[in-house]
This record gives sequence, structure tokens and C-alpha cells, in this order.
Amino acid sequence: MGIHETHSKEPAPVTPTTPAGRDGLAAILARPSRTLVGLDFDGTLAPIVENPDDARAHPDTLAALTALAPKVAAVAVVTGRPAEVAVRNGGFAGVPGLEHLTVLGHYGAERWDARTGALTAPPPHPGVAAVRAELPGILAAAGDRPGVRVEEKGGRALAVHTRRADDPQAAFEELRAPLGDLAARHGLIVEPGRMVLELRPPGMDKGVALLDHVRETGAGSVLYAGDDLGDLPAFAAVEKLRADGVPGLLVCSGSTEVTELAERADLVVDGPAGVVALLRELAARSGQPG
Ligand SMILES: O=P(O)(O)OC[C@H]1O[C@H](O[C@H]2O[C@H](CO)[C@@H](O)[C@H](O)[C@H]2O)[C@H](O)[C@@H](O)[C@@H]1O
Repeated sequence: MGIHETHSKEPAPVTPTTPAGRDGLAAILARPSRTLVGLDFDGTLAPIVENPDDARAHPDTLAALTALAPKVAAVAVVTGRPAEVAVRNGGFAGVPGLEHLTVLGHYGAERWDARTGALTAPPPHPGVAAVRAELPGILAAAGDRPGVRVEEKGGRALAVHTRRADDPQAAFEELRAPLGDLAARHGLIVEPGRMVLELRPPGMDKGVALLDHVRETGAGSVLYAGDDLGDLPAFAAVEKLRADGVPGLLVCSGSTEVTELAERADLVVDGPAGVVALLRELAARSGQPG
């Protein structure tokens, strides 16, 4: 469900469609200072564009985050991007009010802290170099479809994008099996996303990253917003937290490309503009009665 306009042009307060979501929102608003806000980047804070290099956070993102961040326990951007790319494309560095922002990049394998500007990352997986060497041959054997592009992800992963192919979905389906074989031969996994097949090291996902961050921050409630299949482990993490008594709110940044998250979300908003509006509303309502 979206954010509805009233005749006075005052947006009506968001209302999750599930009981668990309503409990989660109530807990967040009652004690925002104990809440962890986890946000995906592409498709959630940044509108989807054809060229991954051109993706930028929605223009109102920083205003919304700087309004909300001082009121909550922590804000973390949890992304498949290299952390430094998300920091750059999000404009997150050196922003007053975002001193406690954390960016968990490469599905949580990397970490950047706004407070120090420090980036921590594990050594690159050797399978990435091997995959890089073989990838042109695999793409050629699959027909070298025009428009298929390879994104180099800081030496730590590779993403094969089909969005600019004539038939993006057909190219995606055609490449899925050969890229899966290639990844497996070199100890990597394939992470499918919105017109993208990413070949990356195993062992980390957004669910693990989110749970670790909840533990680290001692958060007593959590909001997570995402749009793509790579966000499903984070959704599962929030569901597990709820089962353990920690209230949470699952937000889907809605699109026609991926429906799986909308089916599990407590609240579906209209893409990054809807996410930003929600963050602003939470900032405005945090600490206020009911
Ligand atoms: O975890 P995320 O922050 O959602 O990152 C996941 C992947 O997002 C990027 O690709 C997506 O966004 C592109 C720019 O809008 C779009 O062109 C592409 O079709 C989408 O799949 C990014 O390029 C990947 O590296 C990330 O893994």
C-alpha cells in the first residue's frame, strides 16, 4: 500500500497491512532511539537506471536520512555494491547528521563507517580473477547478445547486466545456467537480481549482515527496506527477530520487476520516492504519541 493524499494535501500516516508490521511500526515510533533502520541502495534509495554507473540516491534521500538518523539507534545501508561506490553514489560522506551511518557493502562483506571514513574488507576471493578470465568465452558461447554488460565490482565480484539487451529477461534466463556453472567451478555463487546475475563469494548475505548489526547496536526494533531478491535474506532476518520477540517492519520498495518482496512486506511503497517519503514521515512522527 502507498502513502495516500488527503484533500488537505497532508499525507495520511502510513499503516502497515499486517499485524506484525503494525506492531513493528508502533515499537519503532514508541522508542525510535532503540531502532535500527536498514536500507538497500539500488532500487530502494536510488532509482533504477540503465547504466549502473549512473545510479544516484534519490535527491531527497540525504534530507530524509539527516532528519531521521539522529532520532534512531543506527542507520545502515546494506547493499550488493562495493561500499565505497554506495558512499560515493549516495553522497553519504561528510554529511552533518549522518556521522553514525554505516554502509555494509558486498552484501555485508565490506564495511564503511561515516564516523571514521574507514573501509574494512576481506581479501579478494581468488575465484573472481578466474571467473573474469573465463567470462568473455562464456558470454561468446552464449551468443554474445548485444547490450549485455559486465560490471567490475572492485575486484571482489563481477555482475553481468542484461537490462540493455534487446530482450533483457530472455538474456537473463539464457545466461543463468552457464554463469551458475562458471561460478560454481571457481567457488563463487550467482546472486540473481533485477536484470543482473552477480558472481560473488559465498558466506555472506544481507540477513547475516543485518543480524550482526542488530547485535552490535543492541537495537530493540528494526526496519528494513529493500526491492530485490538479494534483500530476501534481510527480510528473513527480520522475520526471525520478530519470532524472537524483537519487533520489526518490512518495507518493499515496489516495482513491477520483482514481486517476491511485496508478498512478504508489511508495507509496499512506490519505489525510492516512496521510501524517502516514509523516512521523512518516520522522522516527523518519532517520539510523538501514537
Ligand atoms: O543491493 P543493491 O544496493 O540493491 O545492489 C544490487 C545490484 O544493484 C545494481 O544493479 C541494479 O541497479 C542498476 C542501476 O540502477 C540497474 O542498471 C541494474 O539493472 C540493477 O540490477 C548494481 O549494478 C549491482 O552491482 C548490484 O549488485
